[in-house]
Amino acid sequence: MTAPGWRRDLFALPDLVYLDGNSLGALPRTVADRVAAVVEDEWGRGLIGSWNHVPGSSSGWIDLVDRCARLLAPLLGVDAADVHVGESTSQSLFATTVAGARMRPDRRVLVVDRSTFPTDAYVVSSVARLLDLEVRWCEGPGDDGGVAALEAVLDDDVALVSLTHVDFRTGAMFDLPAVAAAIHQHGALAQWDLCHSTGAMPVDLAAAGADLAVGCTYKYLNAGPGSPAYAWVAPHLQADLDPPVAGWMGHASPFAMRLDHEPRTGVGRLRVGTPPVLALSALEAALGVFSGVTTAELRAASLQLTGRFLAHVDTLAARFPDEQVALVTPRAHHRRGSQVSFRHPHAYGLVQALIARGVVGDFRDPDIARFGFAPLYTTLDDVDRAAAALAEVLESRAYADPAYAERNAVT
Ligand SMILES: Cc1ncc(COP(=O)(O)O)c(C=O)c1O
Ligand SMILES: Nc1c(O)cccc1C(=O)C[C@H](N)C(=O)O
Repeated sequence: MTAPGWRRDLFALPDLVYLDGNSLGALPRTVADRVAAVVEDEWGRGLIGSWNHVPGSSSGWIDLVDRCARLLAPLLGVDAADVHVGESTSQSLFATTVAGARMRPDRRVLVVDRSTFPTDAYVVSSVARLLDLEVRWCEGPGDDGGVAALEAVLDDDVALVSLTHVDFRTGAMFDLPAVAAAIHQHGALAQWDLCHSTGAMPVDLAAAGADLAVGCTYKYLNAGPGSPAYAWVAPHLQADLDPPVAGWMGHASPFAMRLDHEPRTGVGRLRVGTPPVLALSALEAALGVFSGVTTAELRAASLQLTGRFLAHVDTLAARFPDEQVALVTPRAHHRRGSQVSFRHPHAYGLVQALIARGVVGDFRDPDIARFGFAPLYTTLDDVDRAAAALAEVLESRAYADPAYAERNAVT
């Protein structure tokens, strides 16, 4: 079995225990030089020619979207031709939600989970307002992976169900294929937000019967703050793909400069404007750390890490019963993503006290301490060091120190 953190040497990590890759992934060592080369050589010296080909390469910036799609596809269990890369997660989700709703014009309901990341709820609600549809809420994954939660809300008026695969607060995970099957039984489409999944586990979208998916690349894919998101549309749906915005890069012939819009075929219809070359270049470089890695290896390492930390949390909850440490992450392997979260009455101060001790997790309202485990660069020693620091913070009640308790961090 691959040891967790087996590719740590490919990352530029400071000397600390970094358990926040579920918010922002660590820096792969190749990214800085790649971005510098894009700026100095490709832009500075290649200038406009770099759109067609960069010095010493047979391809140019115009091919970046396809090159990044080819690197992402294996991590998604899909064909690269069905992947678009370039907008933010929220913008991608807006486009796929509108397009998905338009694929079921006779249906009036969009379903979203109460455990979703807020931007997903805002996006789905904005699409409902735009298309005069109804938003219906479903509960989160639960013990059965979410089938009962979906069955409670599905009917023949549901056009699209948009779910966040792994709960950003608790790490609870929907059973993607089982939930997709339940959604299809009612003739609706299954859309997934994979921000807390891809890069830490298999998602196998094609085999799982998903219809649409989006995800960010700045978490477990380590492409940097604000890096471009990806969107995926199942091949059998692409002929009916009608996104809300038709831009020139989504035109079959962008440089024909015609006023009539002839959309590209397939997922290329999701392209809108000029691709973010610097960010896509960083993404392409960052994805190099996954070369030769299988998603099964990622998952095995992730489960070792989260399982080890879960055991530590259980031990500390028993050792300090008055601290009211309450695990919120499912213990069952098939029910959890690559994070461990627990409640504590002073969770914000506890996280700040841990950061002061070189262990970086984060806090999420109302009272959750959250720790993300990136399989490629987090080690079991990191887990043990984090547990030792947590024990010290609980024993000393350092979380109550006004220096930690006052809420001033925003992320
Ligand atoms: C599940 C999920 N979806 C979406 C987002 C954010 O979307 P965007 O990249 O558009 O800010 C996040 C976190 O930022 C997230 O955790
Ligand atoms: N996207 C973020 C941002 O722009 C700033 C700070 C944090 C983030 C995050 O990724 C938050 C993250 N999605 C979460 O699960 O809380």
